[in-house]
Amino acid sequence: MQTLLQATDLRRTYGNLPVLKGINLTIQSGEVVSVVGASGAGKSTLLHILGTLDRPDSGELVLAGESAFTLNDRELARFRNERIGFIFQFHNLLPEFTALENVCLPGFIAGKPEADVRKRAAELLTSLGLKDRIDHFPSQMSGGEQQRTAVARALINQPDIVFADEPSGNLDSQNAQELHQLFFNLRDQFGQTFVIVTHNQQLAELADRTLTIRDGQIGDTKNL
Ligand SMILES: Nc1ncnc2c1ncn2[C@@H]1O[C@H](COP(=O)(O)OP(=O)(O)OP(=O)(O)O)[C@@H](O)[C@H]1O
Repeated sequence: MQTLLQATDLRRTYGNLPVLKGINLTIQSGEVVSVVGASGAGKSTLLHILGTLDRPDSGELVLAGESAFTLNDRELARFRNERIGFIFQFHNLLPEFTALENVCLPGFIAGKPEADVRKRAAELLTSLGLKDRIDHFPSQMSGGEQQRTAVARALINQPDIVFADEPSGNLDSQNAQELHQLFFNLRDQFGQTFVIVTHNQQLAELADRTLTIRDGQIGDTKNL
């Protein structure tokens, strides 16, 4: 397996609250890794830093061969758009755009040819069982359908890694189970790498590895 992400001594303090106190971790290509820990332990903080949405106070992140935090904000935004996908608890789809348009947006931002982006978006939505929802607006879709649309959006630029923050937190158990299965199918079919913050015990147990944040550091790592 190939190392896709290496984080070294990441530290982050909010005011005088130290949240991350020296995080070291490595993610291999094709892994599904879950991140767990008590409420307030710093899971979202870590995910945002690993996803380059936020910068640490100190520490290094090498992702897909790039030392991310040496990039300026503009370079980092471009890197993020092209190499990283995100799925959040609340899907964050734009209400005034259809499913297809929402999925296309990161592709358009990356400056890819419109016809290619539209074609890939339609293929992705179809493969995620949303062929009949392509022209629907988010308000016309169920929670599970909206979240699968968010998965398609995360995948449109063929990212090296997808970060998901409580992706099934807002779904009923049936939809949650289907979403979790989808992650593993994407990993098995395309080698897609996922890092998933979750309170869902079942998802944490299904993952290849579970990283536990405790006292600002990574505790146990469960290898299955
Ligand atoms: N922007 C911010 N400003 C100040 N404090 C913050 C900020 N973001 C997070 N915190 C604090 O940092 C700590 C870690 O927050 P974080 O959201 O990373 O935890 P979490 O493990 O994801 O929690 P949960 O499981 O409840 O979502 C918390 O004490 C939180 O109040």
